Amino acid sequence: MAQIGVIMGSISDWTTMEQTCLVLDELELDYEKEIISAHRTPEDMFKYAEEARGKGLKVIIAGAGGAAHLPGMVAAKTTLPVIGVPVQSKALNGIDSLYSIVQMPGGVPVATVAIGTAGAKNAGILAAEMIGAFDEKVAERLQNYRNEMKDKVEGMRGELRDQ
Ligand SMILES: Nc1c(C(=O)O)ncn1[C@@H]1O[C@H](COP(=O)(O)O)[C@@H](O)[C@H]1O
Repeated sequence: MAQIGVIMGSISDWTTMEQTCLVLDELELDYEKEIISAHRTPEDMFKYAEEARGKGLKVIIAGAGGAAHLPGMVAAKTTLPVIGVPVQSKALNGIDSLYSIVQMPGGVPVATVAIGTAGAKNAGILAAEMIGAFDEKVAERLQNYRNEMKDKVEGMRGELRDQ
């Protein structure tokens, strides 16, 4: 059963949000993915947020670009933690997305990651860490993920020495 909901405002966000899904796959976490827009499908957005906890989700990751109201509006309708991913927009390079997501009023937080693919990847890891706080098996997989990163840096050091 899905513990994480990955939603995005448009199919054009998928190249970014795919990074979230790839890391969730790597960490063997169950998730569902859907396109939902606060602007274009407001009723669906409210329904999704209202039903999220009841269907077993523990965290929602919401990616959107431009006037990125989706993460904040979902956060307004659920007490599940919401992680916002600012998608890099064409006109303003994602600064608009970042500011729209991060500047929430007090009382309704959205945990905001960096703009673009690195942020999307971190959103997946952050969601895993939230679940891993209560699930030792997930925490163990996260530790292995960290160890693999460390090994990669060791490899880079060797590579640099050979230059
Ligand atoms: N920011 C939002 C919301 C929302 O916040 O509800 N719905 C769609 N969008 C964003 O519009 C951008 C352009 O969308 P299109 O490529 O479909 O025109 C996307 O980055 C999407 O996340």
